[in-house]
Amino acid sequence: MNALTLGPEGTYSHRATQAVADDIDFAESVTAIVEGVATGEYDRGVVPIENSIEGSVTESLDALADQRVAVVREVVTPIRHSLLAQTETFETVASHQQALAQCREYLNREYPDVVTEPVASTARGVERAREDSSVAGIGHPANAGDDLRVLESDIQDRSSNATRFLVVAPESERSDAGGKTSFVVYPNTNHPGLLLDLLEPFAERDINLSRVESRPSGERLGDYVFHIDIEAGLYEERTKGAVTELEEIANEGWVRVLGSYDTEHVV
Ligand SMILES: O=C(O)C(=O)C[C@]1(C(=O)O)C=C[C@@H](O)C=C1
Repeated sequence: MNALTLGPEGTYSHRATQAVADDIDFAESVTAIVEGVATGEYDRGVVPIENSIEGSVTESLDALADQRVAVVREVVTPIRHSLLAQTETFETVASHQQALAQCREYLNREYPDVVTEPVASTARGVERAREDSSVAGIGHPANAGDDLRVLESDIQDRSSNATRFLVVAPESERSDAGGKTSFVVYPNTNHPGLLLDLLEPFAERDINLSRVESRPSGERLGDYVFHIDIEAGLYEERTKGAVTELEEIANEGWVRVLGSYDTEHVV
């Protein structure tokens, strides 16, 4: 099985993907990863979806709403960042926007004068540090190799820092089995109580929601696509009933059922 994830080698996405496939290729953006699976080029794609400190990875949410794929597994992994550089004197810290944000308090406290440089991934930031002694990278300490020093470990602002990744597969592999299910809903209408209406089918059947997120639809200001995750599988009668009701409520738009899946914790 081949899989596509965020590169270059050494990203947290790469580490999560090792739990899923042996044959791993890299892309520069999560949109390209989801596209690689939707077009049939790859069997699996692994994208970060949510972090415990910084929240949603919005590019991943949008790619899931725009492309036709299934979600077949989620991988949750602790994120423990290190500061990697050639020397202790650097002017710039390069890393993924999410990683910079997860270490915001640390950077403000310890390096108030350095410039932060968002790059495509943590491993890309570490590459920048390898090429340029005035740059430090934030990433997994295993990326240090022989030419970079780990200046400090565990620099994330909370020790409980963790990221949730979704494993995407071709739409034909959508499964009804699993303890969680994800939906993307575009109601294409707006009235008082709309969100309440969308959530009631779950509440009435005693189905717990694990996440609700709204993203702009891009159609017009104030118009949203909703990402809903529930703690129930599509194989359950109560879930089937809730989906039918959801589809009725959103009948001017669409409901995309991404599938049911289980969670794996990877360290
Ligand atoms: O840059 C990486 O190493 C990634 O895999 C991306 C990513 C993210 O987008 O959230 C993954 C985990 C961490 O939260 C930081 C960055």
